[in-house]
Amino acid sequence: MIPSSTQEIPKGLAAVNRTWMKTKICCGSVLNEDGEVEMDASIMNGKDLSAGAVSAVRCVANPIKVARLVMEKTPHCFLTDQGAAKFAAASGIPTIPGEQLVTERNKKRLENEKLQKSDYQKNLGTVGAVAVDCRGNVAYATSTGGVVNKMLGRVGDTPCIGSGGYADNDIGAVSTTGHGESILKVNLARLTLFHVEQGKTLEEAADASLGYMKSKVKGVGGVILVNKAGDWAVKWTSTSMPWGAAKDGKLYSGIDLGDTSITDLP
Ligand SMILES: NC(=O)C[C@H](N)C(=O)O
Repeated sequence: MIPSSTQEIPKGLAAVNRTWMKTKICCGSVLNEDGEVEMDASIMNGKDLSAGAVSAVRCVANPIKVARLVMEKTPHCFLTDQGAAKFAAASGIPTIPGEQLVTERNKKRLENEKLQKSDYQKNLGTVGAVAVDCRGNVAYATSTGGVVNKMLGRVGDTPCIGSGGYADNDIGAVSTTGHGESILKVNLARLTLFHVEQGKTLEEAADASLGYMKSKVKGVGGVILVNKAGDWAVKWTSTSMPWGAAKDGKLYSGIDLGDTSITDLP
């Protein structure tokens, strides 16, 4: 399942845009106050709670790959900035020029944000996934450039296990998107799973945790979640959230409330 608040993805994505996904490399991230890309990512395996995360990563195409290597190849859970960069290079992850991640569209968004002409909810850019395999193992991965015009060195929720996502085979897996500072304050991913542990359905749990975040800190966002039985839910309180889900030969997708479309998987 894939949620994304990235505006790089054209409307109609998930189901309809598998072609787009095949043909267009979705590249770039939102820019920080210096016009540069700094990315955060995290990943977790619900089988044994192994987890890996990176923050303030520059000059790599896919920070989630570095997060996965942190999980698989180090005794740690979280590397940041220069340490993450050194580890990525030593692990064979190619370094690319930072400018390659800067798109015209994101330059414009930064310009607008600096002029205070932008819509906050359109200034986010995150991709997340949750999955369950045939043995009931669940996992999540979340990756982001954060928020437009963020301070240099700002770390959001995405790389923080329990906020940007969580996975535990006994409960389920969650990936989150939205206002990072709000998500951090309520540990949105783990909070959602707490509600599942208390007996709520996935949808009820998502509503409860997103509702709590809105009422406590006025934060908006979205969550996608699965459990080991293969049930899934997608919920958001932001204006829209492009998402897609594949199950039993069907592809479900949507962006705005109430616009779910269902097609056959090839
Ligand atoms: N689009 C997003 O989800 C942004 C991310 N949660 C952050 O604040 O860094």
